[in-house]
Amino acid sequence: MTIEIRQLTADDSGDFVRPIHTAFGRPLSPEIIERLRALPELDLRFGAYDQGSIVGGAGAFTFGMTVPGGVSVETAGLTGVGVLPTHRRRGILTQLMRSIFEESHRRGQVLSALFCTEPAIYGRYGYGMASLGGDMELSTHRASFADPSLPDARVRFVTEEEGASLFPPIWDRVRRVTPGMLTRSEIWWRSRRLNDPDWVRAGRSPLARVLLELGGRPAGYALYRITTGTDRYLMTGSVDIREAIADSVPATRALWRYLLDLDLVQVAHMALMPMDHPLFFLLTEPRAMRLSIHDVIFVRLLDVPAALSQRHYEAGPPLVFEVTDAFCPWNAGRYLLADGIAKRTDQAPDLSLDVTALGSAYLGAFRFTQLALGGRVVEHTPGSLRNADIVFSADRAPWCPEIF
Ligand SMILES: CC(=O)SCCNC(=O)CCNC(=O)[C@H](O)C(C)(C)COP(=O)(O)OP(=O)(O)OC[C@H]1O[C@@H](n2cnc3c(N)ncnc32)[C@H](O)[C@@H]1OP(=O)(O)O
Repeated sequence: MTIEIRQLTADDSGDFVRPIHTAFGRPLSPEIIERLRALPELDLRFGAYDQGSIVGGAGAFTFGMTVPGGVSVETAGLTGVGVLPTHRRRGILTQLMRSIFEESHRRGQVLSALFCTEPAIYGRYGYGMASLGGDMELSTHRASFADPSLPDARVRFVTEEEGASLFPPIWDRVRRVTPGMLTRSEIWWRSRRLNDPDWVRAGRSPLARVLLELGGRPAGYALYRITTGTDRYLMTGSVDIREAIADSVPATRALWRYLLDLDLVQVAHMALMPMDHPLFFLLTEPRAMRLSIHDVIFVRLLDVPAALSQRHYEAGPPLVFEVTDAFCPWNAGRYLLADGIAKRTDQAPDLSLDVTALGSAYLGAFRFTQLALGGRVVEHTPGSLRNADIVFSADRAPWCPEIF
């Protein structure tokens, strides 16, 4: 069997998504193909062909991802990975990953990130678990706030059109200070967040779009769906909060009070909440969130010194890292991190680790001490684990609120 790997264009979007849609058992409609074709972020697509027929696909969105310190680093967001069950375990994904990394590296992208179906797939390609998140199931009867006073806020429903102009500036204010958050084009906003055609709604309730204003200024927004239900005439509705973003502490309190006070709702669901979400301290009973924690985003440094040199570090002594990288051998070697810049060096290493562990530390979610406890980092110079923890610490937990 000879497999041909081809770089595809937007016009090949139908081919590109066929393998992943087959894996998920999802029908592929002309609307889905057109939506993918039009997304400017989706600018890298590869297909694997057997005798002219598509049997595998993988691509990448180009995003800016905020890293600690607030720089937005150009990132290849891996997506659409699928190989038909008729062709699995013959190395097709590995060929596709090589093509994607070579092209991303050629374009000067220093990071790649992904959400995955199964984490076991991606370690071999150098991705490390880079954030944790929680899925909430909060009984709104238990959602009292420690401080019940509320700012004088106004919440109003807005149209899709208004949302497209009012929500992105709020998102951008929060994105700039939150590691893991991604840039969005106008088309992304419209086709992936704000619109609500029947085929996206898929039998669920309509999407509510609300704007929160403080002192007449847009300060927060939420996207949610309500599901009502009854059990022997008792109302058992729920709210599924798709996105709730606010740009200050008062705006956060007011937005969450609104969402948790909705009538006919007993339970509030939200996925992918960051580990430092303000609700932990807004609520009198944080355990009522009944958060189930899981790995969220995975990060791969495509260019180790360039990626390391783009994030911010706290003050600390210089550190030498010895990095292994079986899949992208151009990264392997020793790096001196000093004054926020990483350069190749011959000095003896303070710490040794694989590029996957560096991906886990990069956004600040995991400390080197924790990685060492899990056997992912070796300390050669006593005290260097602790120094690395201090130097890599970040103010905010990484948060990527949307699966791509
Ligand atoms: C970012 C995203 O898009 S996430 C979506 C990922 N896609 C899916 O989960 C869809 C369903 N699965 C598939 O389509 C395929 O099974 C894929 C894409 C996961 C793997 O494709 P394949 O062509 O079979 O992978 P390939 O043959 O290149 O495997 C390479 C290695 O990964 C291993 N591997 C592949 N899939 C898995 C898996 N699901 N779990 C664990 N290991 C795996 C293989 O055993 C092989 O290991 P080896 O190098 O030690 O021999």
